[in-house]
Amino acid sequence: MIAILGAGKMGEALLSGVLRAGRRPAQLAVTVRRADRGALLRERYGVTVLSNAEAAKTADTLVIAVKPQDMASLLEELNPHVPAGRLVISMAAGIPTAFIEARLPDGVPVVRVMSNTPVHVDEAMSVVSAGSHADEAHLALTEELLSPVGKVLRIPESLQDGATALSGSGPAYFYYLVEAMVDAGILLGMPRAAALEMVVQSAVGAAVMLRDSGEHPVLLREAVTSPGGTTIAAIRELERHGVRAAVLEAIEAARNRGRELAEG
Ligand SMILES: NC(=O)C1=CN([C@@H]2O[C@H](COP(=O)(O)OP(=O)(O)OC[C@H]3O[C@@H](n4cnc5c(N)ncnc54)[C@H](O)[C@@H]3O)[C@@H](O)[C@H]2O)C=CC1
Ligand SMILES: O=C(O)[C@@H]1CCC=N1
Repeated sequence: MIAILGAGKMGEALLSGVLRAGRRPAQLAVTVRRADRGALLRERYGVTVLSNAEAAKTADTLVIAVKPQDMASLLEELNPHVPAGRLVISMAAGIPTAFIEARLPDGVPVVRVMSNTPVHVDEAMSVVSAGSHADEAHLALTEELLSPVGKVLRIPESLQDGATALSGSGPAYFYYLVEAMVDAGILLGMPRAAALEMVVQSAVGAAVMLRDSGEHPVLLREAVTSPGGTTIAAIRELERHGVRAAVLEAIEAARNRGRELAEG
């Protein structure tokens, strides 16, 4: 049995993804802080709602999906109940595997994962790293769990905070750009709904070309940018306003914030 501890936004998204992928509700359990949340998940997905202690005792795999700030207290609660042989998968930003290992019985294998919200549409990017007691089999089990909801990549744990900044938060940056582009459409006098449709379909088209054409993004952008044309006029303004430098600094700031999260 797989138990998702702290089934909030990410936990529920993963739960619904693994059910879509064909796992039976009887193989899944969740833990929650509020009873009404548990009732909703039970009704919506037919899964079992357990206490954290019950989940630790009965599930083979514990997927921890609480906020980083709630990690220490959850691990303290789990510690007396986690028998040897349980696999612990953490989805929390910024929490090193060593933080988890230090708060659980000796030798418990821990795999750290950073996924993102496109789990909802089976297009997640999940990156995984093994802690000091996790081996190939534990990584393979984690990949088996996550691959139905998107791509999975193994990375060294030293890159996890960077991946959190890049792909964990990544969808937010694209939504932010979409918002700004829709505002530009409003500025140019377009109805909001039409502007949104134009921008979203441009984003979808660009994303599919990025994924499927095999072309480098620079070549794809060059193909849009006609000599003396409209696109280069826009690019000049983006460069003048330092958008590329802002992106570099923003993502570095997200990485640095990730490093602070384990401090509480
Ligand atoms: N939202 C996002 O885009 C992403 C979030 N993450 C990570 O996923 C984790 C969860 O994030 P969200 O789902 O956004 O947060 P959330 O707040 O929606 O979900 C966390 C859930 O854990 C529950 N909880 C807290 N302490 C608990 C306890 N002791 N026992 C049982 N349940 C408990 C809360 O009631 C809440 O429902 C975080 O660690 C975050 O860093 C990772 C990638 C993307
Ligand atoms: O903002 C956050 O802390 C989480 C981690 C990655 C995406 N959302």
